[in-house]
Amino acid sequence: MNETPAVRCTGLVYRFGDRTAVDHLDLEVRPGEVFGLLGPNGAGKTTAIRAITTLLPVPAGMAAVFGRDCAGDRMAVRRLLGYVPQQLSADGALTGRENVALFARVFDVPRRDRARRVAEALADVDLTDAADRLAATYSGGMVRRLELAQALVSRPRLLILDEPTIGLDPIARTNVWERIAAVRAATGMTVLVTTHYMDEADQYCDRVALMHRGRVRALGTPDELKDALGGADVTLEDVFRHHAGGSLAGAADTEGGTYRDVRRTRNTAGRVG
Ligand SMILES: Nc1ncnc2c1ncn2[C@@H]1O[C@H](COP(=O)(O)OP(=O)(O)OP(=O)(O)O)[C@@H](O)[C@H]1O
Repeated sequence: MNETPAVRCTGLVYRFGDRTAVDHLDLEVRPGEVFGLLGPNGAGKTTAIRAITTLLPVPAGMAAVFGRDCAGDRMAVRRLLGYVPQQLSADGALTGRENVALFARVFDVPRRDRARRVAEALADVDLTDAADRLAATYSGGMVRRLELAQALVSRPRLLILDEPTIGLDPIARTNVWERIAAVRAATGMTVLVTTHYMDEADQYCDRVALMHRGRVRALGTPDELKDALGGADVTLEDVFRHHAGGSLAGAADTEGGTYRDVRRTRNTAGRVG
């Protein structure tokens, strides 16, 4: 394929002191695909994503978005991106519409288009009826969809979502994924998503990378990865266990996870749940 990749990382390294969070990561996300970055707490997913979004520097190796260098051409990269972080990014004291309008201003949506684009983004995530209520009154699933609208209002070519369904009940999770799928089908945008939930990755991602200790251990479509392991009833979790040498649930205890990882995950789940 000769198309410029939506994301390309080559030999990306990021260290926090003596802890290597991202360890010579090579990764390529194709234009238009939904790409899942999977792995346990502490695998390095968020750190890699923060380098791609230009929120962290790229001290070693290379990261690029649609051919724009994440270190050298940060503003150009930011203009191509929508980002939904793990941490809460909506303000409970504002209405849904005000929250999205704020992002429209920050991301330079032309003034004359703003009201329409805000309304469209809210409609895209099924929040039209609740648009003029304070976000503080929203359920966890609605907050997540509002954050999605905030990221979509600038019409990004690449949408990056860090654990978009953490702390949500199954119905709210399905709603979030269905909204993402619908926007992607309508616009052709590329989606890069991190998740711990293998079942969601299996269902909604075109390709996945299993990340463990800062590196990609396996890459392919969910079916390719399961088929490669052989046997009926193989799940993505089995694939992960095979490549990472431990279960997803146990990996945070025995591998890279730390108190900080757990605290952050729970804080996030508590706020949006
Ligand atoms: N600000 C920081 N200071 C120190 N260490 C950090 C910091 N951020 C991440 N780390 C460490 O880097 C490693 C990778 O963390 P990262 O958050 O990228 O993993 P993750 O796969 O996104 O995990 P999670 O699923 O919890 O989001 C972990 O060992 C973590 O403890």
